Amino acid sequence: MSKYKHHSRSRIQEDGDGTPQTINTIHNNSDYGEDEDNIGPPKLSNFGSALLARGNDTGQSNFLTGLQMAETLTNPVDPHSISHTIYSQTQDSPQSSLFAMNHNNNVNLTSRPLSMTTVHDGNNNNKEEDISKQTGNFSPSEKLRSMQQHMKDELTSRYTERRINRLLLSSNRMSKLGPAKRTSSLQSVDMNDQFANNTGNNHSNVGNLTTKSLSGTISTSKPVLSPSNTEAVLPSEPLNDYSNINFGDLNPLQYLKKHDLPSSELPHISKIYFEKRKEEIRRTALRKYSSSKDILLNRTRYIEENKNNNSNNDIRSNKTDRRNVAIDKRNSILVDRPEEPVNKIITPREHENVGTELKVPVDTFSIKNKKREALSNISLNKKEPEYKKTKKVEIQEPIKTHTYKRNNIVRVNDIEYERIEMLGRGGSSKVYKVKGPGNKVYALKRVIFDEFDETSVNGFKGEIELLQKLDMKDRVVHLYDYMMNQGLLYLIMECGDFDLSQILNTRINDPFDASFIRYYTKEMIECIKVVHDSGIVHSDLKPANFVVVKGKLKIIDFGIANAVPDHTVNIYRDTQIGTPNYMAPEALITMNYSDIKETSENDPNEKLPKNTWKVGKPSDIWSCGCILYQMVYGKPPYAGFQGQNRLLAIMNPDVKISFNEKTDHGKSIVPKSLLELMKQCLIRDPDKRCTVNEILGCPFLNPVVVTEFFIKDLIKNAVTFGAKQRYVSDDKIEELTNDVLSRLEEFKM
Ligand SMILES: Nc1ncnc2c1ncn2[C@@H]1O[C@H](COP(=O)(O)OP(=O)(O)OP(=O)(O)O)[C@@H](O)[C@H]1O
Repeated sequence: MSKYKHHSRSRIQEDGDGTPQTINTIHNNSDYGEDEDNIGPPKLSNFGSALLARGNDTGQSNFLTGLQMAETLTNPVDPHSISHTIYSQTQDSPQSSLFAMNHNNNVNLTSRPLSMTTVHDGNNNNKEEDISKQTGNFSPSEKLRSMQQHMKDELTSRYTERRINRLLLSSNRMSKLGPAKRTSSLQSVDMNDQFANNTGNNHSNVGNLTTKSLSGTISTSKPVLSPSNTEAVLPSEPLNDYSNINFGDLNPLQYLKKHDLPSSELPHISKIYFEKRKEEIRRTALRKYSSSKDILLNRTRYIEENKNNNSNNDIRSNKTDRRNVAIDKRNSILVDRPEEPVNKIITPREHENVGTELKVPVDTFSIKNKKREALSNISLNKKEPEYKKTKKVEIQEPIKTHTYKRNNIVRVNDIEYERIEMLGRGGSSKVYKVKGPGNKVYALKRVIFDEFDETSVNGFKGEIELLQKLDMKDRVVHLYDYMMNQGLLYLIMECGDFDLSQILNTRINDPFDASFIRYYTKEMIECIKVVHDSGIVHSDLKPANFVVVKGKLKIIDFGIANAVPDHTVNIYRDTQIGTPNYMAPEALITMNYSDIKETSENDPNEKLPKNTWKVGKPSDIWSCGCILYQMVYGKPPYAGFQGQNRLLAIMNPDVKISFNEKTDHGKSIVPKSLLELMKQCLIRDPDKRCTVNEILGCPFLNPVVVTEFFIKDLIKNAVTFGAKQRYVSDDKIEELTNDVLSRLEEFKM
């Protein structure tokens, strides 16, 4: 307390009707609030002010004796009582500002009667009261006043009692403790023990505190004030037996307030409260411990069994042993193991680390099963209380993901393929990206056909045969499996990333790029070469029938492809099929019987059907020329014609294809070598068209790269040559050109 240096001053003034009022004026360094929850001592009352003032002045104990407290606060508005009490107790402390004020104010303190219930110490004689008691002569007004005073005293004594106890408790508090620690502060004071310890030692400092209990009886108890640590201990005798108290959600203070108990009971109640809490915590911990102990026991037993079973495996069993004796101080749990003489410490995670051998112990299963049973026994149809009805959760049948998944599954020859996405669709087919065994990705082509239509059945069979024939070729999409069943054909193929038509579409607005055209033309011709070299005419080449597989262009769809008989160039069709934009004129123009004589295999007497179309390898070159044309100009040669007109234009030799030297609206110049290649591919006469080998060797696909140095050298040589020889024949120029080209070859540029 000495650290709270207060200079307090109490003045007792009279109000209008002559009743003296106590005014507190506190001057201290820190401003303490009235709220109990504030840190530090509570705001001082007149009693506190006096107390502190005295303590400071005398340098002795900061506390008044119990009697002083009681009498000061018993009737704070009764100057008579105060004056008597204070005066009598402060005879040897004249410096006290409070007492000085009392004296100086010179109030007529004897003008008012004393309370009948006012308690005095033995030295305090109230003559007037004694006389009245002795004579028993009370006037009616005196009786009334006495009754009033009695009631007032009754109330005041309750108030006083609380104030005293609160003050004592708060003085016991460490000033640094905040509200959250208040309970523990109280808890830490074991009132009975403190009292027992202090009564003997501190008698010299103990005064008699007389307080009035709620029941109205006067009880005298002994607060213990310790001079050394200024701890105050409250009376140890509880008013009631609180051992069976039920706190519910209340804390001791709330309980006290709710039941309107005196604050002197707080320590007793607190003690019971904390004892009960301790017991509760202990029980909860025990419950937790015993359940985890059960589980651990089960696990331990299992480990032991497991260890015995695997005794042949030395390394593992040793490992288990080592782990069992390992002690992890932080995570270990003491386990009683019935089969072992001593308690053993086993880490909680220990059993989980035994490895794949660990099976779940039977007991654990039974625990889980019991839980499941218990859950299943909960009736969902149980009648619910009214308030819950509105919130009723409807239990819905789960969506059958199984069925949904089955829709995505296709079985081809007992192998399941899961559909991922659609890659494209053709005239009669759909092609999907699917996931097969080992999560490998395939293209699944699903064709619906009329199983009674012999032509189509044969057509599909032909496609399968051709794909099988070309199976090992690097430029043809690989056929893994197929299944033909009840009008459905499934082909499981190598999956491409995208087809050439998609690539061209994405580049439709891009500027002319000779390198791009060169690269894809070469890729395309490589594919066609493979097919042609195998004696097959594809006869339906178009950008959509080339797919990029891992960066390489590959050819697909041999639906109308035909194997060309050996030693022949063309095949003859009785149907006009293909994609008009890319169809060669000969595939559209009906052949005459005489035209067919060219083939050595054909019997000249053979009767051919009326409409026959000749399709051969050059037809594929024409298609290839159309794709090349589309890459340069953005669309195939006859795309400007619509419908039937397109076919007529293709067939009509008078409808010439235009090869503009400039493209992109005149911005880019088409290399001559490229122009030349297109022209060679789109010659009407199939016999005059270039072959795949010629295309592969053409200047456009094999450009010559020269350096500046090479050109300078060339010019210099030409000038020198011209100076010597004015006339140069064509043969000489040819010779010189070949010489230059051969040198370029040497340079290998
Ligand atoms: N193996 C594959 N990898 C990636 N995509 C493919 C594959 N096979 C086909 N496709 C895609 O599916 C589309 C249609 O395939 P395909 O040309 O084989 O069907 P179609 O019925 O023969 O068509 P059409 O007869 O009209 O030419 C192709 O253009 C291509 O985009």
